[in-house]
Amino acid sequence: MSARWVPTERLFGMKIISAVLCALDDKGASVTALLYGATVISWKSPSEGRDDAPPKERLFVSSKAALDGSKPVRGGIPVVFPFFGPATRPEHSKMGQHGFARSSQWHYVATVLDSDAGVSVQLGLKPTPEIDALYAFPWALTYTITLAAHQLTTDIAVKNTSATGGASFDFQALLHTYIAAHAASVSVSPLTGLTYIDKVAGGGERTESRELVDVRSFTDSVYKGAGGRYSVRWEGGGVDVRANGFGDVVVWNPNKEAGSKIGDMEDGGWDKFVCVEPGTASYWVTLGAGEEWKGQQVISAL
Ligand SMILES: O=P(O)(O)OC[C@H]1O[C@@H](O)[C@H](O)[C@@H](O)[C@@H]1O
Repeated sequence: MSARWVPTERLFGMKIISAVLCALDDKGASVTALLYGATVISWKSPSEGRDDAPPKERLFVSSKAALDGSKPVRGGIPVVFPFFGPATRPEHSKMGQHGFARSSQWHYVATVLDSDAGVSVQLGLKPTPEIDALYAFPWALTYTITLAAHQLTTDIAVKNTSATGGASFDFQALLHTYIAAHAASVSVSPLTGLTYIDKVAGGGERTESRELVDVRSFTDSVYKGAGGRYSVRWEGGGVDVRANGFGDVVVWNPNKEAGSKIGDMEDGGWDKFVCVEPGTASYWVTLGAGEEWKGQQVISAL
């Protein structure tokens, strides 16, 4: 068990900015997160009940992803805040898609757990003059990354830091998790019966009739009122995802159709992942003065 810094080391053959590495040395599990965007860029874990087998990388990161803080990472777990997708409200109009959290430099707060059961580190982000120029609200973010033998948990807390009587604000938050998977055989369930926004078809709403949702064609679906427990399976592997506090889940895979137009997506990268993204994507959370909101994702390696 340990949490340690890996400043400007080379990972994936690329020079990265400050990162924090947590490892459960005796179990072979590890997680690496950049301070840039608080982006988890690697999670290695043995399969449950297979501790004798070597740990596997569970997240996809494009070999063309920038890991030097010049742009959001194409892969891992980018943190989306204060809005999902392109800006639709005037107060977000100065920011790029998915907001500033994934492209800001966070700071290390504390190691809140370091035991045989797991390692947990907390990162924080607060307003800076640069962010204030884009988004002037009294917000603060805390992101907690917890590694256990077969599990990765990421918790996001959004706080309204204004005193009683101060301003409230609306936000959306989402964990844009790129699960390393054999996309051609991926299924995500249970989503049957849920209403989803089909962004590929222009944003109309549909009802999901499939028991197992695949991503064999370009998929960009926002499932509303999702249950918070998802089985993600593919030939030879799978993960279980539990989400708390997030009322939606987005399933995204650009396929060749859209993936080949993404500059930092490696060729064929779309065959290697499925994004399952717990979030508040179709609705806004309003946070009054002094209030706090929390969202959590727990991913178990099978
Ligand atoms: O290219 P970005 O900004 O990282 O976004 C990737 C995708 O993120 C998904 O969450 C969205 O639903 C998609 O519409 C979007 O294309």
